[in-house]
Amino acid sequence: MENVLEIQDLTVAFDGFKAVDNVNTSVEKGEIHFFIGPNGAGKTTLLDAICGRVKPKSGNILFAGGVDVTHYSENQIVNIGIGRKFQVPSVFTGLTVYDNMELAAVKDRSLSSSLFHNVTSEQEELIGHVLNTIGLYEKKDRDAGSLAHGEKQWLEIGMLMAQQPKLMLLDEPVAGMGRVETQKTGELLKTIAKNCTIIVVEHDMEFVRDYASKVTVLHEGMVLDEGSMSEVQHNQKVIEVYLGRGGEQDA
Ligand SMILES: Nc1ncnc2c1ncn2[C@@H]1O[C@H](COP(=O)(O)OP(=O)(O)OP(=O)(O)O)[C@@H](O)[C@H]1O
Repeated sequence: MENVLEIQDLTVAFDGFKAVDNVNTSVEKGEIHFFIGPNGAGKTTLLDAICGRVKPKSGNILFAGGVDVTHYSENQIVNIGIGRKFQVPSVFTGLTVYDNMELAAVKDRSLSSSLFHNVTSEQEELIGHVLNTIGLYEKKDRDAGSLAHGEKQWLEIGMLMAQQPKLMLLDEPVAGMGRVETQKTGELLKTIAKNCTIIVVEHDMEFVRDYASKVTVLHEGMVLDEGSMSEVQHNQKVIEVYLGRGGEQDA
């Protein structure tokens, strides 16, 4: 299988403290690849390094067969096809669902130019398709602020989809969701994964079990284990540092 991302000898340090410590891993095209591990394991920092929010001390992050994104700015990384969703939804609550989608779909992302930019028929079609996929087509004229928590998360995922990335990074997408919403999110990720590889940081182990194609367990900035969920959950060290210590709960 083709790798969409290769992380090589990656170290990210804050004032000498290694939050990510010599990590090596790869992400295969079309996978839903989860990063799990206890609080402070370095999961979010790893996402931050992939999307250019922090610069590593050493190592490489090769995207789509060779581009080392550690030399790129955050904007350049978005433009080559890596989209990032943060833990807290950051939709524009004063705008309608449709306007949020329109802002995301228009490539020039400065607010004023996007708002006054007429979307092309192609973009309109894409927005309609994404709204259907995330289940919000019927609510397209509602203020995004009036949506339920789960719906806001789906809208934000939809806004990422509208940018048509090759790789999507999601930080705790089901935090605060009930079981039904969580399940719907999992099904949505499966649909998205047909065209776009997904990396997810998550503490909800039931969700990971149901939807992960591969899991990387991080601990103290290092890779502790890697494989399918059924493989890693039987690793004694993983049980000791995470799964057996309430890792099943949302942290
Ligand atoms: N900007 C920063 N400055 C200093 N230390 C940081 C910074 N960002 C993260 N850290 C530290 O790096 C370590 C890893 O943090 P990170 O947020 O990546 O962990 P995590 O695995 O995502 O944890 P959680 O599950 O709690 O979100 C922690 O000890 C954290 O305090």
